[in-house]
Amino acid sequence: MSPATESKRLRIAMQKSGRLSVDSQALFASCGLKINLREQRLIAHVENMAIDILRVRDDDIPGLIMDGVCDLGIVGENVLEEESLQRKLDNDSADYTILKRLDFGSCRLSIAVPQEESYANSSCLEGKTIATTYPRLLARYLKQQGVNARIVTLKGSVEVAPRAGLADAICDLVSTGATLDANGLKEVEVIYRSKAVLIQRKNLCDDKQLKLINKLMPRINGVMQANESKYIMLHAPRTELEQIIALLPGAENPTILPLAGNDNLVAIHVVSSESLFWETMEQLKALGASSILVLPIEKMMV
Ligand SMILES: Nc1ncnc2c1ncn2[C@@H]1O[C@H](COP(=O)(O)OP(=O)(O)OP(=O)(O)O)[C@@H](O)[C@H]1O
Ligand SMILES: O=P(O)(O)OC[C@H]1O[C@H](OP(=O)(O)OP(=O)(O)O)[C@H](O)[C@@H]1O
Ligand SMILES: [Mg+2]
Repeated sequence: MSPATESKRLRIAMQKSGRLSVDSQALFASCGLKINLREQRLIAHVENMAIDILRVRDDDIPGLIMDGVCDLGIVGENVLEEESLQRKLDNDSADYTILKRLDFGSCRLSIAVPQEESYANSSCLEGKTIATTYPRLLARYLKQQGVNARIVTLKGSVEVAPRAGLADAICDLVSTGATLDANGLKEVEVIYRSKAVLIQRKNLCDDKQLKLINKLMPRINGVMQANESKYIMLHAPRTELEQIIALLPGAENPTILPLAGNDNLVAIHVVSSESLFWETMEQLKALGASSILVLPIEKMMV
């Protein structure tokens, strides 16, 4: 294949290994991409589409998009925003378009202090030293709050900084809070909420590549919609139909089918925008519903 043809392949950057890699890979697979992934390979060919997947450190993804090296990328908003702020300070290009906010990589960037410390509000951080991997996001927050604090930038293991005497507080990513707990810290301020996002480089104008993106986007939307939806089936007494339908989330147009050999019951099928809570299932049962099934949906195109 000539280099010119090769350059038309769409280049997508994803995290090689870490919190976003499994979900990113699963999303591509659900969208029908057959990726030839071999553990050590940094560039993986998609067999059935003109796409190459670049597997890199997540920190490098915003830069690869902003410099036009890759066309699409999946990265946490926290890393994206930090890189944007840094590049704006350095007068470097920081252009990109967010195509989709994804349904994974949900976390928050928070300030935490030792558990035994009393903390009332952000003014308690005045004059303190705060360790973080996100100095620009932290500096922006401190400026907004009118707080003067010293920022120490660490690449990792931020949570040990207070115990190691490196800092009074930290600013790091939190999801369940287990890591903070394990390190004797408590979350006191949430400064940024993040999810994984699909981003595109600016000025992408190759026709084939744009067509490919236009093909991928409905698939991504379909996968995400399917993840959020459930297919609900149940049998219901005809006499209680109205009440039962009212209990089903998002059941404006349910399918109602007769049951062979039973005039008292009907089958209800509905695609619901959310799952059914156990409490709702118990209420349905109390109204005479039976054979209640809640099924996952793999793909959707509406
Ligand atoms: N506990 C968490 N729960 C959910 N998402 C998270 C969590 N921690 C981080 N993330 C999201 O996943 C991204 C990648 O996190 P990860 O810890 O894998 O990064 P990393 O150690 O910097 O990896 P890399 O080796 O690629 O640089 C984060 O930037 C954030 O957007
Ligand atoms: O609130 P929690 O659920 O405990 O999650 C928070 C931790 O998760 C991330 O690290 P990760 O486990 O990805 O490891 P890393 O520090 O090596 O990136 C993040 O940097 C925190 O340390
Ligand atoms: Mg990283």
